[in-house]
Amino acid sequence: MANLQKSISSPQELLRDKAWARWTALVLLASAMFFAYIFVDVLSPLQEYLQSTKGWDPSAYGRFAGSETFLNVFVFFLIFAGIILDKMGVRFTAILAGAVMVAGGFINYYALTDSFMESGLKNFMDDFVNLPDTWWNITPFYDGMPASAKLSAIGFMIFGCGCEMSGITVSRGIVKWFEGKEMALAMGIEMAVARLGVAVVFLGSPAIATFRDNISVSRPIALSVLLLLIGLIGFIVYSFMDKKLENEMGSNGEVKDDPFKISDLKYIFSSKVFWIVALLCVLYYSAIFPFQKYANNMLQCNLGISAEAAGRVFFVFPLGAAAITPLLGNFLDRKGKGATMLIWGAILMIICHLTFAFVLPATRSAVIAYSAIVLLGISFSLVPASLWPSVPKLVDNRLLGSAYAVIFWIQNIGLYAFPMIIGAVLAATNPGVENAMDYNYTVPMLVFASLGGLALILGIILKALDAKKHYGLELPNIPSEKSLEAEVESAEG
Ligand SMILES: NCCCC[C@H](N)C(=O)NCC(=O)O
Repeated sequence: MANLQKSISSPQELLRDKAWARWTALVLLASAMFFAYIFVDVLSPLQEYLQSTKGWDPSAYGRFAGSETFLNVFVFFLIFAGIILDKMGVRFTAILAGAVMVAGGFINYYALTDSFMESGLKNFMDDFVNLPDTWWNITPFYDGMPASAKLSAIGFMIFGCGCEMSGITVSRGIVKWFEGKEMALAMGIEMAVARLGVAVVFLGSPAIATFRDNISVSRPIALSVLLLLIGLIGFIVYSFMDKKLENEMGSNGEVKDDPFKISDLKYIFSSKVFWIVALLCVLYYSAIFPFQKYANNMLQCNLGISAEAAGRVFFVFPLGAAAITPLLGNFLDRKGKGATMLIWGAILMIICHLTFAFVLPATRSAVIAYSAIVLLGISFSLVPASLWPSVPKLVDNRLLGSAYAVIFWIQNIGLYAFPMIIGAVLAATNPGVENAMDYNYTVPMLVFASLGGLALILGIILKALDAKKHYGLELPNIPSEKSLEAEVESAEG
């Protein structure tokens, strides 16, 4: 009775009201994303060793790299992931996503071991998983692809389902714990921690692969599967906290943002501004994540350095992005200029990719390489920090959940296609090149620069449309005291 009286007279303090509890929840969720992003790029600095030890030429590597998003794009797994999250909640979906990542990661690891090379499964892959290597074959497999690359692609596409599912689940989890509190900061930190995972990979993966001068591409991937397992354990621990919070909150425990609805598609697809943002997103990200898959080898070829040395140059890119993204998020919250930030992000990206295409091969200068990579890191902070928070200003609140799901799906099409396109372009523009240190990357870099050019045009159109239709893209998210006073004054007449 005393308890009942207490709960009526003063609102009950929930677990999420305790700072230690919500920041612990963030640590558990962000750690899983950190380990996931480590796995995404664990093989990216090892292109040279994959070619020399496993026979993966640029086409095989490109098909493998694109396979991550195959099921998300063609089997609509990303959309199903959204529906599972809505129906089953954060706890179940997080554990499922973590388990799917571990399963996919383990298959990818097994494909690169000696045991696989001696197994019947390898012969099966060689004999039966074959499709013609022509333009209409959009699968990650083709006749003549090394069996290890085929099985790796299967593992990576399963992992990719878990990874995108984790991405949307972690965002929902952060909303659940931080709504009405430090939500933007928590999201910025989560994204920065994920970028740190990529930085760790570019430093650590080549060092682990060449440990004691004994080259093994399966060694770093074994370690990253172990990290995925720790991430899964983190999700399980998180689920106990989530359950406790939900019990405290009663039936209102699950924070529901708008779920994906097929019927929403007609409103979304008929919006001109939605298409501008979705295309800008796919063009920009297609010149970033697929570029990461080739960046190490591009630096090796242009600077004549080892995979380890190239990793040490490239690691400043995700590190810089991790450091600057939360600051730019804060700038956007207070000062605005979202559309301008998108335009500058695209301009910086074009400058960097053109530098990699023409200036770096001509000068072979490490200073120029570092400078371009730092600029690209700034670009990769400007665009994510302004793009994602701009969506709610452009799309009706009711359609927001569906809009994000569709933007991710369209983005995944680019993330699927461009690693393969770049692999094919690299192979076609370097006929007869046997050594993975001898590729000329000018044409692939021009493809990435063109994507930046198209993103820039869309950024300019978006800014013009914003000036005409007053979406508020250039306005701050947190109104200043002055503007609040002005609003109060005008309301009072
Ligand atoms: N699997 C790695 C790519 C994740 C893409 C994800 N849909 C996304 O856009 N995340 C936001 C970001 O800026 O990383």
